[in-house]
Amino acid sequence: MSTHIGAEPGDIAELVLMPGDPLRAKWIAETFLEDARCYSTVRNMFGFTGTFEGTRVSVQGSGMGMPSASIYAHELINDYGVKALIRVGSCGALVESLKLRDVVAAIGSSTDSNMNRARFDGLIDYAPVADFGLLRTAVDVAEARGISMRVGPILAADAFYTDRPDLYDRLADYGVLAVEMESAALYTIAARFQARALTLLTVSDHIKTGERTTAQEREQTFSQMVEIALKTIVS
Ligand SMILES: O=P(O)(O)O[C@H]1O[C@H](CO)[C@@H](O)[C@H]1O
Ligand SMILES: O=c1cc[nH]c(=O)[nH]1
Repeated sequence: MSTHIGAEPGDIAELVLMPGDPLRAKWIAETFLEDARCYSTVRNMFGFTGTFEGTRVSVQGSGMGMPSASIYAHELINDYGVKALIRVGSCGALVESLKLRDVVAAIGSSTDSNMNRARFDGLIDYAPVADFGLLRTAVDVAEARGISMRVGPILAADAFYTDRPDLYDRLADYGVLAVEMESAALYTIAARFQARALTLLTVSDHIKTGERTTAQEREQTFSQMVEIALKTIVS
């Protein structure tokens, strides 16, 4: 096993879906994968491997925030040979044109995290971006299924509860669609270790209107996003 994942070599597929919520990982495995088997319960951060349309796929919870997601992305790639990761998360909409339950594909991720500033000695504002091939496939898959998916930049924030909502408005002025808490780290680590990564999100709450989904919905719905992610990662 690696430090935080209780799997043997070969237990984890090269293709991984990565929700923050470990119970969403369980729901995805039980709902969408054939012959799903749980390979790790360490810290209750569940991981499962099964097949989707005949291809081995794993689903691994990553926890909330970039320090946690970084650990899982790093170990999946470096200790288990994972080649492609699609985050399937929830997000808060920053723009009025997005509605609750809309699906978003993150082309790039701004962040207020200090992790990349430390990585580049504070000298470079590194721009974490999605893998172009995965993004292009996801767009094609969504179109073929008649699912409207917004593609654009997002914010990966360290804090869920912000003291600076004015900055969300300013980011929206610059085209930033939504806020979540992991994508910048996922894109950076995938780039660093030559893996492919994409972040797909479902709008779980709306920063402008105050509308929100329930915890149960965030765990067990969002099927359209998961279907796009699975079809994309096996293509
Ligand atoms: O639903 P998940 O994938 O956890 O994603 C979002 O939800 C959590 C906050 O509620 C953060 O992890 C954020 O990125
Ligand atoms: O990080 C997140 C996730 C969902 N909704 C938010 O407002 N922020």
